[in-house]
Amino acid sequence: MQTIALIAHDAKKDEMLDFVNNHKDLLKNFHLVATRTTGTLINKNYQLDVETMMSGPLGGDQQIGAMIATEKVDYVIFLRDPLTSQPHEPDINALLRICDVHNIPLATNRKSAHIILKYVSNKMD
Ligand SMILES: O=C(CO)COP(=O)(O)O
Repeated sequence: MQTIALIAHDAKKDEMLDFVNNHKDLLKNFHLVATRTTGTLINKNYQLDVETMMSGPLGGDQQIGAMIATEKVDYVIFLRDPLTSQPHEPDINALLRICDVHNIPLATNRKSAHIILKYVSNKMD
């Protein structure tokens, strides 16, 4: 089973929940992993079994980065907030970088996330 990482900054959490709601039938077919707050919110709102890491500022981005480095993540959807500075900016940059190192498709906004899931669903037909 392939793995999708789902991560959202606070200003994007509602958008992530809405996105997951719109794609939950497809997402059910994947192992889902998320940073703590994002994953907890998804688990609370929908019948999805998201594995949660630490919260982003406490090292969750790095944990997901390590999963990418060890080829345990296939796609990353990271709805990041481009308008607010984050205390863990170096971790965020490292996560984005490691996706490029390992050629992992990465969506940082809702439209590109939608395109990734469209691609994934076509591959499953
Ligand atoms: O900060 C984050 C990503 O950089 C997200 O972490 P949370 O899902 O715990 O809010």
